[in-house]
Amino acid sequence: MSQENKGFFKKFHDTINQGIDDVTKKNFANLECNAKRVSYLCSLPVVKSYDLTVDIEKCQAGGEFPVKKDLEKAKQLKDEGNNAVQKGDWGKALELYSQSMLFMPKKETEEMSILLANRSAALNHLEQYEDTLADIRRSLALGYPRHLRYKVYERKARTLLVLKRNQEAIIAFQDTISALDEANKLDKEKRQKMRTDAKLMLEILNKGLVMAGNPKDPEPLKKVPPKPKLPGNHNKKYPATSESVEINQNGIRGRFATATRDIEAGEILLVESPHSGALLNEYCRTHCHNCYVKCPIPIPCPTCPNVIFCSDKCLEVAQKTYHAYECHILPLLWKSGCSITCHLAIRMITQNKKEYFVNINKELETEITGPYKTEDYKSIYNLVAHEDKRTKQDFLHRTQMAIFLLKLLEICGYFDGKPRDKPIDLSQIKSMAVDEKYNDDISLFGGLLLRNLQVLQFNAHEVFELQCQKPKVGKNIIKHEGNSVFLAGAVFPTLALFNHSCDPSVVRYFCGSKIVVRAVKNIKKGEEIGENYGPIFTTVPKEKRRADLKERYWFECHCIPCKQNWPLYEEMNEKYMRFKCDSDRPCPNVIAVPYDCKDFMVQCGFCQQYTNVLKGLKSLQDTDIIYRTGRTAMEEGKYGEAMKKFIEVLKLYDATLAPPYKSYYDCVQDLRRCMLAIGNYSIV
Ligand SMILES: C[S@@+](CC[C@H](N)C(=O)[O-])C[C@H]1O[C@@H](n2cnc3c(N)ncnc32)[C@H](O)[C@@H]1O
Repeated sequence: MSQENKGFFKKFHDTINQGIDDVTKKNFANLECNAKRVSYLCSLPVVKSYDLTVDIEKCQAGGEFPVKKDLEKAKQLKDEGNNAVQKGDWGKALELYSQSMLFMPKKETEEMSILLANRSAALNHLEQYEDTLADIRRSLALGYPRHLRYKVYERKARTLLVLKRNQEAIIAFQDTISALDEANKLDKEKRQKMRTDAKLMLEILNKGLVMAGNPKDPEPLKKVPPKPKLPGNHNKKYPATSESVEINQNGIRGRFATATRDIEAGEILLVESPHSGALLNEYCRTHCHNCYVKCPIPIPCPTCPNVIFCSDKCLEVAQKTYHAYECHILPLLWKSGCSITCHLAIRMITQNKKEYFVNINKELETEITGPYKTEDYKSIYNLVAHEDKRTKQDFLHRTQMAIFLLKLLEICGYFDGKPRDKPIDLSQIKSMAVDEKYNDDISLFGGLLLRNLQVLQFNAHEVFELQCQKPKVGKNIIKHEGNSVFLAGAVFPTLALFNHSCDPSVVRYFCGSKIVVRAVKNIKKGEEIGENYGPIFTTVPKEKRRADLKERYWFECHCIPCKQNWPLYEEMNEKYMRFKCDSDRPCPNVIAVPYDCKDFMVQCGFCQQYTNVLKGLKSLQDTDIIYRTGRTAMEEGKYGEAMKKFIEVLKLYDATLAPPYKSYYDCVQDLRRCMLAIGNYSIV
């Protein structure tokens, strides 16, 4: 998640590194807490004299992320949209009107209302009726010109008719007739014709309703994203998980998740909203800034030209919290070249008011006694940060990032509790160091930002979307063949307590911004529930896996495949079957039985008891057919059906055989693909 080599942050970083001598470095290395590290660096002449205005000026010069709305550009895009309408290209018109809205200045309410009305016409032609109504509602709320209102009321009435909401349609036709009185620019004849048509419609509708006994309108269709649910009860201390999961702890591995009972493949184990998340800037014009879903009908931020939302609700959440502060600093943050981790680190602050942190600061390091809440900053603050293993260079680098983020907090008005309502004014900003009048804030928020950066290094997750090509006409959507695309970074406090395994027992996918974790294997009571941080034993050799994990997450992996040297998928031996020892005493041994073995009973070399191989083989004889039925269902896009078959196969396998073997991992892999396919995906 790092890209600090691009943008001006690199210049700041180099300036500081070259500008501090060995004594200063030593003094810095001796500091024992994050707050002191940031305050100290902030007070150095090299930071105070770093002129940020040059960098800001470059950002304001335009380019990919403009700093303000642009009426000219908005009008030009609107004209292009109107041209697309002339050509009957309603899809293009929709796109162009949406782009135009992004650049329309907030004060141009009438222009915006016209754009919304125009977009509603495009949506109506594209048969997106609920969205048509939503844009008409927004257009009227913004004061769509009175002399034109007959148009949107009539469109509304006809849209409602398609949706069979006749009672509402009657009101809309009545509104059309009233609005025609104000349509002073409309040709007299046309006006008369529209009035007659609307009256006729009213007559027909009223008669129809009386004959049908005045039925109620159907409920509006709501676009609700699928709501994943935990089955049964949830864990009382960790409500994001099911009660089949508990969090344990030991001195070497820290906290990790285990099963409180036998868990079946397919069970949902965790559903969690992010404590914080931040969208990558390359998706700022295509995906919702708040929940990361794709937005074909965007609602732009009213004050900046860079972000869009999927709904009024997402816009409201963002505007009332983090985006109020971030609105005018986003171009600076994005053009700095800082990684998504930096954006997340500042988002963890901007989403709450200053008072929230001032109030909880003293108790941040005390134990969490009640339920572990996703929105509670304390649960994030206490995630693994490996502060004791950090080098002074690491601290210095991250402290520089914290200083830049701290400066952004000052610029956006966070310390004064007054969100900036205009683009950045250069005359107010000089140095990279925050003004000394904010010394208390430098210490508090500098310390928190530095902690956030450390925590996120080990605990952030990538939010991804599965993208698949539009299916050819007449073909099924084969969603499981999509590409996984990294959209955003996010931190999920409960999921962050799961340790890594090179043979993970879960798969994770997204429903909007919510993460869902599901068992992809049968897990025995007391067994660890392993997440995967990247390398998987079937595809990555042990030495490489361990080296990657050490470098990226700072631990030695001792999962079973690492400890027992399990082979890569390609190297799994297909001449033997790995029978579980069937002894009446529990025995952990695995007996390798050749496929051509003629014996009915084989002796375990560990407990000396005999295992009935024939009985085992009999129980497995249908697995091939069941697996193939599952594969066919999967290819046809019937994921629920396919999953049932794969789960059945895994049950049969687990009763007799012990992994690793190829057919087991084929089945796990297919189950995983089905789960991903029913999660978050979009068609490109
Ligand atoms: C996302 S956290 C996982 C939860 C963490 N154990 C805790 O106590 O909060 C990642 C950190 O957990 C530890 N960890 C994760 N998987 C591990 C494993 N398989 N063996 C040992 N430590 C592991 C490492 O310290 C790693 O940096």
